[in-house]
Amino acid sequence: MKHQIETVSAQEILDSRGNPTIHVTVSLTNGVIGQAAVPSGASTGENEAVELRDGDKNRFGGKGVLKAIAAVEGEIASAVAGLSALDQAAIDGAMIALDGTPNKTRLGANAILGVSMAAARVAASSLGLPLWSWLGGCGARRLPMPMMNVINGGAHADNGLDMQEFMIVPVGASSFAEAVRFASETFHALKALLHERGLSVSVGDEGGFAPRLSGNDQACEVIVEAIEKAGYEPGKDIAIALDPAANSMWRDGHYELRGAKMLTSNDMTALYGRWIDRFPIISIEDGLAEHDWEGFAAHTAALGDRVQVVGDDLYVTNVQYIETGIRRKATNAVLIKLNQIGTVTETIAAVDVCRSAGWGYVISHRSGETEDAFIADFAVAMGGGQIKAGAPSRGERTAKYNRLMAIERALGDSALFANPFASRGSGEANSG
Ligand SMILES: O=C(O)[C@@H](CO)OP(=O)(O)O
Ligand SMILES: [Mg+2]
Repeated sequence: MKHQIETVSAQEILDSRGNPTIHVTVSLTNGVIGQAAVPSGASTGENEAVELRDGDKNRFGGKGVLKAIAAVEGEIASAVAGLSALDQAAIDGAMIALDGTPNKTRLGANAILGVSMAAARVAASSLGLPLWSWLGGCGARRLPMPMMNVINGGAHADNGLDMQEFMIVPVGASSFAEAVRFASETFHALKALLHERGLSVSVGDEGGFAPRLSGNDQACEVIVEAIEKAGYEPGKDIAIALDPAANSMWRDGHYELRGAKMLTSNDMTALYGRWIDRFPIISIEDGLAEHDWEGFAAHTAALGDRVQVVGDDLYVTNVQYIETGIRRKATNAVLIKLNQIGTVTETIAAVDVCRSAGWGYVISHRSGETEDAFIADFAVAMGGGQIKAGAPSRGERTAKYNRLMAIERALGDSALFANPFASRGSGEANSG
């Protein structure tokens, strides 16, 4: 068999928060190698697949990943050796069976995902194909609309903002490269505005600014000003997307916002409704907490025609929860993160469920990232037309955007860049 896996090895590297994570190398008997690095979240959903950490306080404060590495080089390597790298489902299935737990707690989702991603890479290389083309087939040609996080709060910064992510979405751009330029110019205009106001331009975990604003709505206000200052029209050229990550505000059935404000889920939905009236918001992710299924159904009934309602912690990229969400009309879109579920095959299955329901899906980074741009290729391969990968600054985020620009260039005239929100009335559809 020409593409047969021979060895699997792993090493500890650092992620963008300075914490250890796992880097995996898979080599084939034909001498081809593939590598991948695994990201790590901070605001995690309760049902995410489990990251295996050593717990040895004398190394990296307990966060080392030597146990995960031992799992990769021991049990996992033996289980996948001899399999064809082209059979992703067999490789992932073998690891799931070997782990034997529902949440990959025994071997670690970080160990399993590292091998899964490296296997996809080595398969592509062995075939002489770019990763997006191997995973997406010859029909893959759509570049995703980026959601770029320019103001960080919540668990990603210590500036007191309740809400985690305030993102810009260059809906009026006619190509991915132009979208990056729109966003970069707006990012710098925002920096200048914050600086003029004596606010901090230091950044949070995803590279967005982390100013001490007096309220969450002020983040939207200053972003609108930055869009205008950069010479763009809010809503038409550049819109706003939010990830409040409301799990972090959830206390005993209520949402606690700064100033000891306790809101019900209906209050939260009403608050977002007022913001949608005031600001060009097109997408809200995790506007409510993961246990608030009833709240989500009401939230989507109230706002779902006006904005994309995305579930992240609610679904953790798990087909079982996404199917529940579809039945309960909890949202109308899903955030997709490979390490929430732990294999490439299961992530593709989650995307398939979204597709068959006619739901949107957004391929996403984690707040702790590496230079690995796997999700850039993955977003093109999945064809859903949306990615969120942080600010248009800092290497671990720009690695994804730069890779997407390279893919767009490689696709040449075949590249398609369309505004996924056009049917909701924001911006015009573009192609070319
Ligand atoms: O909530 C999120 O969507 C993510 C990524 O932006 O954050 P984290 O990786 O910390 O879960
Ligand atoms: Mg989120």
